[in-house]
Order: sequence, then structure tokens, then C-alpha cells
Amino acid sequence: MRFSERLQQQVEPIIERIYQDEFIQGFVNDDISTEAIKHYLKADARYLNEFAKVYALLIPKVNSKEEIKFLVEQIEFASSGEVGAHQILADYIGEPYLEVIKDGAWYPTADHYIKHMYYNAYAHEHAAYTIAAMAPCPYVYRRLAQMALERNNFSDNHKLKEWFNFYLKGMDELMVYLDGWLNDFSESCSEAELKVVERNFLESTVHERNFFNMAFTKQDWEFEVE
Ligand SMILES: Cc1ncc(CN)c(N)n1
Repeated sequence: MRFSERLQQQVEPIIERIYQDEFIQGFVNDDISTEAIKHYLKADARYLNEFAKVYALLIPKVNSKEEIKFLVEQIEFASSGEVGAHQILADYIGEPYLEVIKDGAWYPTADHYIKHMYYNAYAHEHAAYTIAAMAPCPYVYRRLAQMALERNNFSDNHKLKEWFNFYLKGMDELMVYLDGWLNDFSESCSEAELKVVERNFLESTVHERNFFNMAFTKQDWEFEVE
């Protein structure tokens, strides 16, 4: 079994838990609170902006023109293309997207997650450490979309079906690339290095779960600012 497949098998129980948690069940049942969606959008708009910048940090770590082009395309997608998925949620709650995200914030869980990626980008020269921390981002969303669309027969009136469709279609090429990088690394690195990379993937999958729960519970910092 290839390394990427082993990782994906390992995180399947975590993704099943994410699917069963209140946030995604709210999407499946087309019944999620406006406040939870707003919290998610405020956090995710910031997260995707930084996620795009983490891709930029990978450019000096790769060599071929093709890899550079791929990273540039992903910067474009994370910073602009994925707004399409956010727009579906803004339409669902009937509020203008830019208004919702204008006072976005780094809530504790989102903050922890993005720092996990930045740490790996700066602490390790090889791109695989960062890629392993980033790969659950598209992988978990595509898997959730597959689960939701396979397990439910959504009616044409289901308002959040489009959100699942967005992530079902858009992630394939990206996953082929990320898996390829991880598999190449796994063939040349030591056991100890592989353990760190594996852990990064697992930790980010847990971060994905925490991020949805952060939105559902409207998590915030517990201190007052003057
Ligand atoms: C936190 C998070 N993780 C993943 C995705 C899907 N790219 C996202 N928009 N936000």
C-alpha cells in the first residue's frame, strides 16, 4: 500500500467522527444556525488567505516548472477560487459575504491549526513536512462531500447540497499532486522522518475536526480587550 493510502486509511475514523459531528450534520440536514455559519466564514476567510501564503512558502522547496505552476494555481484557488464555497454559505444565511467576513478573527482553534502549517514550513527544509500538514485540508473536505452525497438522496431544494458538490469536484487534481509528493518522500526518507510526516497528517485531520466544532460552539478567546 502506498504511503498516502495508508495515511488516508488511518484518518478514516476521524473523518467519520467529523461527518457525525453537529456542524456537518447541520449541513446534511440543511439545518445549521446562522451564527455557526458566520463564525465559520469569519475564521475560514482568514484561514484560506494564510493557507495560500503557506503554498507560497513551498515554492523555494520545489524544483520543476510544473511544480511551481501547480503551486501558483493553488495560491490562486485558495485565495480566490474557494470563495465560491463561501458564497454558497453566505447565500444560505441571506447575508452579504463581504459584510460577514469583514470583522473576521483568529479564534483559538484556527490559530493553532495555521501555526501547525507555518511551523512545518519554517522548521523543515523538505516540502513533505508542510505538505503532510496541508493535505488533510482538501482531503477531508472531499471525503465529507463523498460521504454526504453517497449516503443521502438530497432533494433539488436542499440548499447546502451545492457546498458538498463544490468540494466533490474541485479537489481531485490537487490530491493527485499532494499524494505524489508524499509518496516520493516516503521512498527516500528515514523511518524517523516518515513518522513526523505521518503525525503531521494525523494532527491536521484532528485540526479539521476541531475547526468545525470551533464554529459550531462559536469558540472565542477568553479574555477582554480594552
Ligand atoms: C479549515 C479548512 N480546511 C479545509 C478547507 C477546504 N479547502 C477549508 N476551506 N477550511
